[in-house]
Amino acid sequence: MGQCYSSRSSVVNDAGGGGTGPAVETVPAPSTSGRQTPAAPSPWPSPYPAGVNPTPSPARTPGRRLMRWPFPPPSPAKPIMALMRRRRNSSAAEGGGATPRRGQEEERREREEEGESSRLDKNFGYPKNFGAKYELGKEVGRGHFGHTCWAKGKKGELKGQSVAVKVISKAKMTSAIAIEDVRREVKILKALSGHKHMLKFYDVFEDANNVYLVMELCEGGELLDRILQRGGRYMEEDAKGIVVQILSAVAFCHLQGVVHRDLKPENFLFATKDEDAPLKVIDFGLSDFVRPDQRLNDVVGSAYYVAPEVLHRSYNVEADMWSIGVITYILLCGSRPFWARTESGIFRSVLRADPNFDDTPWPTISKEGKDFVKHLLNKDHRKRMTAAQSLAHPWLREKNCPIPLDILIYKLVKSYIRATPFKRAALKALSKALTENELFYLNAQFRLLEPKGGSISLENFKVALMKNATDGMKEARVADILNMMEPLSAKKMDFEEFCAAAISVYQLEALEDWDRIAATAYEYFEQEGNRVISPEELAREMNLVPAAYALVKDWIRSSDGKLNFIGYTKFLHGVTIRNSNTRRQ
Ligand SMILES: Nc1ncnc2c1ncn2[C@@H]1O[C@H](COP(=O)(O)OP(=O)(O)OP(=O)(O)O)[C@@H](O)[C@H]1O
Ligand SMILES: [Ca+2]
Ligand SMILES: [Ca+2]
Repeated sequence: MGQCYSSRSSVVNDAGGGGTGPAVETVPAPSTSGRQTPAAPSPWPSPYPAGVNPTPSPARTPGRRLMRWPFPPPSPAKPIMALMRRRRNSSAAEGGGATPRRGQEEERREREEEGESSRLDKNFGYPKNFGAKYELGKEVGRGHFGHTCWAKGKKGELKGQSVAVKVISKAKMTSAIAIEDVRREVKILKALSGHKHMLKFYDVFEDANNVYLVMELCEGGELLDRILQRGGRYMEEDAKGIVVQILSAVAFCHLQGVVHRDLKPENFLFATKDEDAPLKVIDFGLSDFVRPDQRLNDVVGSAYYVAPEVLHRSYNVEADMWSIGVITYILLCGSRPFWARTESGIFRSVLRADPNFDDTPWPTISKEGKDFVKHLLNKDHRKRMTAAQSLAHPWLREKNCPIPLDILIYKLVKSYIRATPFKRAALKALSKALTENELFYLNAQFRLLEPKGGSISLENFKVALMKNATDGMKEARVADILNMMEPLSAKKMDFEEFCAAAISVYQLEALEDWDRIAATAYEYFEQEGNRVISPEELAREMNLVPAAYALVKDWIRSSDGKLNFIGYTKFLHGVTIRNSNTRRQ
């Protein structure tokens, strides 16, 4: 048991259909040993440790050989972490093209892994009677970690019903981390099941060889295939319909404290073959639970879609928003925003390059569409839109998709209620300068908190969160944030104050009309809020050490001792001066 019938004998190199233009990539077919060919030399300094010589990942989604791929082929869901680990382990044997030595090294490691693998406890405690309940049929898809088959329920509620079964081979679980990943994938699928854009989760089983995840069958194929069928890209109006669904799914995950970490067109499936079939997010194999204030550091994902802060090993759910930016860019123009022949080249591009918004078809794409993508592909994760904010963006506004509760609001309000009165005054002035666009989102969030008599209190934040809670949220300890919001229990907040509390200065700075917003805000601040302040006091307010007094002195007007315009914007933003001792510990 455990093997479903495959119409394909091997994994196909999806570069086989070729590409056009100079960006054509020749991807090596994956070998069973996983050995890689050396990368082409690059003029850029590598983001990897010395000796690390990355190559593009072998593509592996079958059946794409016949398609003409108008842009370079997609990256597989190769976990970057595994790649880096492999390279790090073999780096001693690398350099100067010492391929044979590297081969021996890899073989030795594989033997070690096999030894380690046999010592691992691969007993998950799942029921063992898969065969009694389901009949396995043909393969419908394949990935790195398993293959997915069609199956039919033999008894119970699912008798006669078609389902999908992801069969994950225990032989591929060569480390305790890999085993934990499968456990987590099951937990997440279970916890998030039920949302319109999530797969329904039915059952999980295991036997000596495999774990079997039984879930809703999606018969409409991958988003990637539909992009290809449409000649490489979507028309702008159709793209909106796709992006709205992606955002709805991802906003739900993020509110539950789940970061997907592998969002790409291969990981979205259409429920049926209909043109307007609902889209579902799949493959939580690299996903994790994350608290709102936590930073994750494991480097996983797919190269073309990975966010810069993931490569810097410090990230949260904003990393998924970057990937949605990449997907939207591809949907709209049919090219990848960050491309190179080698994986290290892709990473360098992700870290440094600005995507092209000038070439065809960008001139024909609406200003709002471009603005939307640019706000997701901001390299500073603090400036990126959240999923809920993206749904409120003018590009998607007419789609009338309900705006979901945004955990960012909780983070920002928590900081606001703990800020000094002077900082709160500065934020209040800023909130008065907001445009209709920003207010639209804030209004939606305020309504979700169900104000009574026009104001909200801690209770409103609690109730709204609990209303949306699944087991995922418990696991990610999302509600812990409410403890930090305790000062709000004795306080009421009206919409005006909520706006001051729930705005992110970083995000506003990313707006095209930030200069105007800041200038207007300063005028309000001058009328109400600006006061005489000494450099010492300002430095304290900004959490800076005495050595920074000289720096902040220039931000105070000599004429009346109040903040000047630059001082106001610096005060709002906070100061991050790297490699200096200006911040208090
Ligand atoms: N519920 C489903 N219904 C239909 N097909 C599915 C379903 N789940 C997965 N598939 C197919 O199987 C493929 C592999 O599934 P999945 O991405 O979960 O596996 P994986 O081994 O984690 O892949 P990867 O290499 O991308 O990490 C999908 O790309 C899709 O084509
Ligand atoms: Ca996948
Ligand atoms: Ca996966």
